[in-house]
Amino acid sequence: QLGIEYTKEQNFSKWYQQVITRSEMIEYYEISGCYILRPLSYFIWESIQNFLDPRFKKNGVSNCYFPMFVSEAALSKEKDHIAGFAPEVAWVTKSGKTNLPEPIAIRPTSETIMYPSYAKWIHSHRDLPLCLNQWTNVVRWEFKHPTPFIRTREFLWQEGHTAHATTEEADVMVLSILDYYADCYKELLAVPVIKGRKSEEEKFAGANYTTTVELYVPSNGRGIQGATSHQLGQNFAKMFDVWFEDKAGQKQFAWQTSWGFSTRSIGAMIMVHSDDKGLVLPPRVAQIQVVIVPITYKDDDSNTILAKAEEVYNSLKAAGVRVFLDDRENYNPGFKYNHWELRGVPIRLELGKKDIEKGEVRMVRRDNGDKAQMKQEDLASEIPHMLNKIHNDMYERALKTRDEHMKEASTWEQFMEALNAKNIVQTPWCNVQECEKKAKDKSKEESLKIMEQAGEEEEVLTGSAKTLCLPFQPQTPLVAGEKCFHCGEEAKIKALWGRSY
Ligand SMILES: O=C1CCCN[C@@H]1CCCn1cnc2ccccc2c1=O
Repeated sequence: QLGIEYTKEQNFSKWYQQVITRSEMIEYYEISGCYILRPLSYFIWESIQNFLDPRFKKNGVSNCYFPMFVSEAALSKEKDHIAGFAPEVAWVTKSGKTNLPEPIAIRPTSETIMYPSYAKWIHSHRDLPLCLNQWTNVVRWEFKHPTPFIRTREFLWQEGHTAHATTEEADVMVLSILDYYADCYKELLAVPVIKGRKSEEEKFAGANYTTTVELYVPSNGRGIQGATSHQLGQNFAKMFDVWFEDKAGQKQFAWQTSWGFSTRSIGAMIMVHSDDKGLVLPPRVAQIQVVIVPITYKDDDSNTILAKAEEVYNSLKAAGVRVFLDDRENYNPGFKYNHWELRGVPIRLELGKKDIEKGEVRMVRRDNGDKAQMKQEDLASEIPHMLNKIHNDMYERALKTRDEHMKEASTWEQFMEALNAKNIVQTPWCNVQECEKKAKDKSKEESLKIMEQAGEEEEVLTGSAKTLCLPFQPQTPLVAGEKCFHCGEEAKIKALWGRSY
């Protein structure tokens, strides 16, 4: 029973690896970049599915399942979006000892798998909107250093793909899905996000525009893309001949969207909330929300204590709380405290002789360590409220930390200073793609210099800064006449920049 041997502050990547393995969320696997999702983390994925799926359905989306294989011809139909991704595509070339006549790709995403059928199914405006989603795994053979949940060669996600008669309808769909994603992070994972649009440089090449929810990781000051929702315009419709006859009998290309939310969200949630004692789970995704630890010693009357513990267990279970009674005899209370703290259980209830005599239990919060004596008869009503309070406090703390590390800069010097102090930075920006490319390169050079001087032992993932998004609600609005922080041209918009995963 080993605790966490690294601190989040001193060695973030080793700390993260130990938290996810010693809490029994992840097991390592023989194929690099692939990991086993054990029950504790799979429960979180199921909670995310149970949050998002009803919302998709309420929005007129139906679930379906398309094959995971796609021919080279179909995959390269959308040439320019594939171009950048081609090295990541995994191919099946043999069955047994026999070579396949044609190599078959394993889906990295399903546009090219689904849209030939969209073309077959859509002929009239009456066939629209067509709104399908699938909960699947996808494979992308990444070469960058893998990180469980965050960057893996196989991951779970949902991918929604809709077709509409008008661009306005597609816009509404894109933003309603983005709101579900933001709600999921806030209401389920207690993680604050920034909603915005991706720059031309960062958006999905096949889209007219990409919207995103961006998160902040305090430990290394990096941004993480939390989920994306794309307005594809008619780009894929023209490629895959997805057209319909409109009310006037005119042939029109459909307006499409696609959107995805993946198991990366679980890694981001761990990075934001967990601490040096291990996992800290937001109550709504904790498989065990309350653990009861009876404190019995040889001499005293442990039967009374265990009987009372059973009562508390039953009253919480009846109140719909996910509760566990740890009545293992072969471990002492202290061992059990560490065991459940490591696994992120939001509330521990300690039940000793004195507590019984006073009709109380000792309640201990995992997120902030607060302790309180509670009346046993109040538990069934108080604990659900306490779980909600824990959720809200976790969210507020993460929001405060994020806002403390979201700075503004109007010059390159201010920008780099803020960036190197583990901040994300909002700036007036010219919104020119070339300018972003140059700022990316320049920030990389400057951080390489710093790294050489500092001799960082922590491998810096990439030193370059890029736009995380163009926030829908920037911290402060653009002031007329403001100049781009990097190139000095007329600023057109506020951009949020950061180093990222
Ligand atoms: O984000 C989403 C949301 C879900 C549906 N797909 C879109 C766009 C995926 C962009 N993408 C991302 N990696 C890839 C990797 C290999 C081949 C193709 C791709 C690729 O098209």
